[in-house]
Amino acid sequence: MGRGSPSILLSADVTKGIAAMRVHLIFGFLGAGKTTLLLNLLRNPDPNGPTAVIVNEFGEAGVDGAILRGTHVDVLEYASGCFCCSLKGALLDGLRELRQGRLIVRVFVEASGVAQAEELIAPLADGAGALSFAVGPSIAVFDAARYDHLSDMLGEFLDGQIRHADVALLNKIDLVPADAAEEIRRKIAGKMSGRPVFCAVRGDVDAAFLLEAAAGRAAAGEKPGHGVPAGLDGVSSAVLAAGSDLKRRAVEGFFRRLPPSVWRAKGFLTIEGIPMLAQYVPGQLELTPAAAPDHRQLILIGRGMDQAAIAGNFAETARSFSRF
Ligand SMILES: Nc1nc2c(ncn2[C@@H]2O[C@H](COP(=O)(O)OP(=O)(O)OP(=O)(O)O)[C@@H](O)[C@H]2O)c(=O)[nH]1
Repeated sequence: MGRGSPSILLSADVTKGIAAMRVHLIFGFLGAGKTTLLLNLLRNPDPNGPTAVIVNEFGEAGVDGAILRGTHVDVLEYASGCFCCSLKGALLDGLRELRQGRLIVRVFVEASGVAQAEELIAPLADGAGALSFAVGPSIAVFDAARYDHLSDMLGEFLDGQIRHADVALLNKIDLVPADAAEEIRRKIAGKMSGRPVFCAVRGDVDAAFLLEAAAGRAAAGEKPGHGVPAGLDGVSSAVLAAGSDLKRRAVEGFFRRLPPSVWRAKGFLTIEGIPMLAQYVPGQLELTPAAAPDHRQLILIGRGMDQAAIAGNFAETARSFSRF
């Protein structure tokens, strides 16, 4: 995963007569802030040439793709599965497609929030030679407000992300006191073997700084440990159709009442006549006006979700609008 690679691409290298393409994986658990970071990394065009994004969503319908399409880059979106299991092979297909198109110099791959880092890195490393691209630095994003809880709940899954990252980003530090953020940063740094850990609010870090710092460590030959991949068995997704106009208070109540089995929800809703992007991570709900695709739906991801009960609550939320 780029650990033996010389450095980040700062000018258009030429390999076998073709400009080199560099692939950065962005991984992190559901809702950690991967898309938010990506939007920040894409804020300024890369002077070396065109950038593209490949985004993978575990849920049945892509929300991140719709968000990222507002940027200046090509976006390939794969939903309904994970590059590390049911969509194995799709990642290399996507990279092949980009390689055959215009001369893309950089690709950010946003993994699904339940992807196992090691399962992504191995096929990428295998495909790099044949498709003439370089891998890394890769970035792992962590949610400061949920790090301890997720570390207890997911254990090795999170540690695997730390081991396989060239750089870690402790995001959402605005949601915790400064000393708590520093303590978590130290915990992650303790597992990073000298690779850098940055803190951020809404992924707001300088792209060149982030990637160059990581490339420096990668070039220094840091090696990740090898761990046993931890499964996220039983994770499932569900879609709730949300065609009708909804009352904001009812929507907020619906999210407040979601059980702990729901780990993530997002989608486009119409709330009091306004198209909105709904983003839910346990303990955090954001409803923001957004240019929305035609379909209004909410994607839920979790483990052991009682889909009938949740759908019933959502139907009640929809009905409540007509009563006001
Ligand atoms: N308060 C706060 N919220 C944040 C921060 N970064 C992201 N968010 C919010 O957290 C939610 C999830 O962010 P995303 O960037 O969509 O997370 P993700 O990792 O791409 O999510 P998945 O693709 O579903 O795994 C959104 O509502 C973001 O606006 C942050 O630093 N602080």
